[in-house]
Amino acid sequence: MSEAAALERVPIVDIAPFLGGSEAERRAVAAIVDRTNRDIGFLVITGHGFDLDLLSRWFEVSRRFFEGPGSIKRAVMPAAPTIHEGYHGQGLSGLAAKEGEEAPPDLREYFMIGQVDRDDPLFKTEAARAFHHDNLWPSEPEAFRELGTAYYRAISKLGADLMRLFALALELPETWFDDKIDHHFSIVSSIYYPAQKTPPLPGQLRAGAHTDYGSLTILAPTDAPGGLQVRTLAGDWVDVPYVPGAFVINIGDMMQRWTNDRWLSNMHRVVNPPSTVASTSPRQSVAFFLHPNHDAVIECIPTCVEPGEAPRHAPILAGAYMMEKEAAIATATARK
Ligand SMILES: O=C(O)CCC(=O)C(=O)O
Ligand SMILES: [Fe+2]
Repeated sequence: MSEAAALERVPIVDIAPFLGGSEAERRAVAAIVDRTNRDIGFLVITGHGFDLDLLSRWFEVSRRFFEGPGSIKRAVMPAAPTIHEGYHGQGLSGLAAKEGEEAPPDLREYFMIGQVDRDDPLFKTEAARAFHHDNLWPSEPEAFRELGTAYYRAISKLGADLMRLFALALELPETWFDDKIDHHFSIVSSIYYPAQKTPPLPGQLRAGAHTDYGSLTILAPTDAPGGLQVRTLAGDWVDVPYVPGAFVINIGDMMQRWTNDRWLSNMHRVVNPPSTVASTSPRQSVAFFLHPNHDAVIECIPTCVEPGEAPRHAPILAGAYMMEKEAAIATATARK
């Protein structure tokens, strides 16, 4: 942890000076990002230049899908539980199972989209196939596929910009991550938290406490009761502020490992709405989980270890790391 007291809330950072400012302005944003990622692992970004009209249309078409016929949703369920692409109804076990906790099912459903541009031969190798499945698209609403595809492309671009900001924050050449994310296996997850007509079970949340796995997550939240909370280093749960038009950025386990634990992949959860409004308060969010190339080596970044010190973690391929994590959850879930 840094010498100063650790952050107790999630900061709001305008990244416009990074995207279009002078060298000094860009470095100033990078310094804030380094501090934030060390202390709390979450930040809210404004000034990102993302097409907010696209975001609101994607929210709208997603809502119509989730509130639409169950038969349409079931028709796009993945063929195996290990496949991300497609519709996931309320599961048997919550996200907190990732942390080895007893976890009643999270009160949510979601639709996942994998890489939409897979013409490059790099996506067609034997090894790549395990991480890239065909996307499944529902027969309605009509614009779902078009908007989901457009959202995936646009948010991937912002993800690449943020990886450059991260590189700068880690005193690396700005393009350091570029060739590690040029055939990434990222996922867009459009998430729907239904209104709660019956009270949750004891310990049941909209999303149980967990960390994300990838390098970074870009979350578009909505302003509905029952939202996102993050755990401070002091152990308190604090609300992630909702700022209209802003994204929430957090780092995942791979980035923590890449940075030799300099940055924190932090625990977060989505709480239930207050019981007085629960029966009329659905919530939506859209997450983009930036998973690097499946064959990117996640090994201690040279600027993250003191000369003469040994890195804390052995090198591992991003894809193998993800498989390990997912196998661990499958085992934890099967034990229940
Ligand atoms: O919906 C949210 O606000 C957060 C969701 C989340 O943390 C996740 O899906 O990993
Ligand atoms: Fe998460």
